[in-house]
Amino acid sequence: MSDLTVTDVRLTPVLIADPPLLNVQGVHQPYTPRLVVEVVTADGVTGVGETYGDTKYLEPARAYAGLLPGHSVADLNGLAALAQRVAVGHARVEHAVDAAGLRGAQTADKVRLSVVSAFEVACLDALGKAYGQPVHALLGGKVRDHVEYSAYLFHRWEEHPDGAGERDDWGAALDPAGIVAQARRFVREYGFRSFKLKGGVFEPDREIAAVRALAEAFPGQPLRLDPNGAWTPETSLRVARELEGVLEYLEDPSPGAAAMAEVSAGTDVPLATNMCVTAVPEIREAFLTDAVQVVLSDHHYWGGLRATQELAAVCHAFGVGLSMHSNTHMGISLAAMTHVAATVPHLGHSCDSHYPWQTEDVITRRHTFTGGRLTVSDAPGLGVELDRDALGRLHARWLDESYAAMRERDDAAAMRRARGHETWTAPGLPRW
Ligand SMILES: O=C([O-])C(=O)C[C@H](O)[C@@H](O)C(=O)[O-]
Ligand SMILES: [Mg+2]
Repeated sequence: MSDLTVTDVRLTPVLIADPPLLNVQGVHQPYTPRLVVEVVTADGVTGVGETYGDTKYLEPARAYAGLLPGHSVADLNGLAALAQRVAVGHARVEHAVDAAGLRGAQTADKVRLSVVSAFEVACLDALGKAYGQPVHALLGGKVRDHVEYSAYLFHRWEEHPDGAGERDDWGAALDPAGIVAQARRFVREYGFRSFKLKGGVFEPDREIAAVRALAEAFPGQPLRLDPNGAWTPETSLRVARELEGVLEYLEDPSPGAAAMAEVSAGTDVPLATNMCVTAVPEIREAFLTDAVQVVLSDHHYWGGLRATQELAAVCHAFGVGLSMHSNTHMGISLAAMTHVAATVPHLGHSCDSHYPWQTEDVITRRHTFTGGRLTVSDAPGLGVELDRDALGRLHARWLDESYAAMRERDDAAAMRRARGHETWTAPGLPRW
């Protein structure tokens, strides 16, 4: 029997390249902070996890890391309780809206759950390696061998202002033709069979036109539009009328459960969310008012993979569909997402992933999408291996003072750095 006691915890904040992808808040900055968590057991088994790297997560993660030694990686139920002993800088979170993720009002508990999520994944990875079992087996076993993902389309600039960051060859996409061209490349290179367009960037008619152009280019294939709460219920209903029969679902057209319920009452287009159902206390109102028909789970929000399974069960009980949300992330999180998605029986929609936009990673072998799907790994743990050189390089960037402004993700600040947008502030929602 191996000794599963945690004897060491390593936290490594990194900055990873991110293209100039546009959203309602602004634009992705050239580099985004992520945090890599390693837990080491008495027997020398190391498990890895990944979460947000901004200071408001990093500080409680450091405190949490101090509490973990002596804890068994098998005591997964004890992880959330441990988090209650961690202080979260209230000034940083209460009533503030997350500058990047748009996950509704921030609370200390949401921050704690995002921290715990990485430690839970790291514990599961270590436990799986110690037992010789894949993470999906520890979660009860996979119900599918492949997990389907959708192409995550963004309006974007060709490059960051003043040539900052890493260049790529995707080119600009600022109109329907550009979005269709981007989608075609996603299909060519990854085989995706469904598409999500990040909206809330341009006035609604321009985004309706982009969705129509996608429908024409990819007849019968599932399409989603997500303006991150940029529209009033009235605008949302107009868009829903125009795109009825075209959209698989409309994601967070209006901000908050009450506005979503108002939209939902006036349309048959299913509404999805990763903004108004992001933590347990938010479920009741949204489900009882039929505000949403699909929840985008996200283990970084809910506190880990087992909490994601619990969310899936609640959604099933209420007849609410399940999909999966993603934010800028690396391969550790994609592995975790794939393991949990493999275990959820009622996953009726392909999952989101930003991963194709992320060219930098800390794992030795990047995940490859085939036919828009990832094969579920049966290797022990998550089935990924840390690339220590890459981790060191991306951490060195994080340490480098000339990148200090990137240590907090702030899409509005990134927008202000662009010519012509110097006075930009993230618009109040709804915007249109
Ligand atoms: O589905 C979503 O709402 C997201 O992925 C939120 C993200 O912050 C996305 O808007 C982004 O990264 O620009
Ligand atoms: Mg969304």
